[in-house]
Amino acid sequence: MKEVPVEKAIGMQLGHDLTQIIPGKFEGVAFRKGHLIREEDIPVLHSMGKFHVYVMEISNAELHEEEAALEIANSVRGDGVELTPPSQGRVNLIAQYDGLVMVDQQLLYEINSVPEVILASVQNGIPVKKGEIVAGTRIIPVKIDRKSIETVKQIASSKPKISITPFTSLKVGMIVTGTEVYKGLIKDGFEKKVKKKLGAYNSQITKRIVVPDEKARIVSAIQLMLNEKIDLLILTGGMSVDPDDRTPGAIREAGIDIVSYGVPVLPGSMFLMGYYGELPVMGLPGCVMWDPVTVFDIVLPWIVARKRITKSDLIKLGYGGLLSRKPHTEGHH
Ligand SMILES: Nc1nc2c(c(=O)[nH]1)N[C@H]1C(S)=C(S)[C@@H](COP(=O)(O)OP(=O)(O)OC[C@H]3O[C@@H](n4cnc5c(N)ncnc54)[C@H](O)[C@@H]3O)O[C@H]1N2
Ligand code: MOO
Repeated sequence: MKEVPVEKAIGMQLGHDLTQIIPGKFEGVAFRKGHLIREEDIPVLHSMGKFHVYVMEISNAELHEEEAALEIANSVRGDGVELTPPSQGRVNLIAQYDGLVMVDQQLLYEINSVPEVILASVQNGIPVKKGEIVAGTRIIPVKIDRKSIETVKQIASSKPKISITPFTSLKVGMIVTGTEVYKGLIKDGFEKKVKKKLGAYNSQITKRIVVPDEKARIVSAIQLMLNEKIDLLILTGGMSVDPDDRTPGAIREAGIDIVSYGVPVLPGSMFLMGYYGELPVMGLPGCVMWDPVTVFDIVLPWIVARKRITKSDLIKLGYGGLLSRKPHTEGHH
């Protein structure tokens, strides 16, 4: 550290915190260690009685914390993400629009393995709103070897960046299966629930068909739906092991490519995901109707963001896929 007159310190970094006391008004840190001294700071420093300061000497082989954080943030920033100016050494990555945030776990793991560098993000594949912070980064000391930041950039260059995929809106076809519903013995409980969840993403049910638990009837309802202008086809009920549960078989018979029947999410394990060409097809088990949060809430934003769902995406859901920690209450199934 080196002592310099404040006028000569512009562009240099403070070597220590500077406390300001204005009796009865303010007492605290006015300038933090590592602060990059700017011209407008000079009168403030003078008013604090500081005419000399200790500055940090940063060699060409090093970076100040603010520049370092900006460089890290820039190296991982993808579509739909903007940066905040550094504040106390931290730079945030902000969503520029509502959408699905994509974060590569391996990217974070490798960057956080670089000594003195931290990058913290939200979980991959969750819906975020415009203006929300999706990640934050900083270095631990006030300065760092440029080499470390070069390593970060190297890692980031070969990996998917942190990005936001914008939401679209969906026209949804819905096939409600269940002889009891078809016969009017009970009222359909799925429509209201699904409608509400779609509504949150500006999406709506444009066609709805109710069929009994008969495979042939379900198959022809699917065929009818495939001729509709829809962006998603949802089938409800008949997804488990009762002899009357015909839905997965009918979906298969209608020629839908099944990505997975069964997912490691509770509740929602009897969920089915498939595609007919580009058209996503979902089989929703009973719990979607009665449990507040299920696999449907996790997968729907992916569909609204028009992300093609793979088997591997679904397998990964198991980690964190236990959505309700309340012991199971009997009575609904
Ligand atoms: N022995 C097993 N039992 C259950 C299993 C299992 O694997 N083995 N899975 C459990 C899980 S998980 C769920 S979820 C439910 C299965 O739900 P399903 O999708 O098969 O639902 P259904 O059998 O068709 O109906 C269950 C229940 O809900 C009523 N229902 C169905 N659709 C409607 C509707 N549109 N509106 C109102 N009510 C509806 C239906 O009448 C039944 O009472 O099974 C667990 N059990
Ligand atoms: O498919 Mo069940 O839905 O886990 O409650």
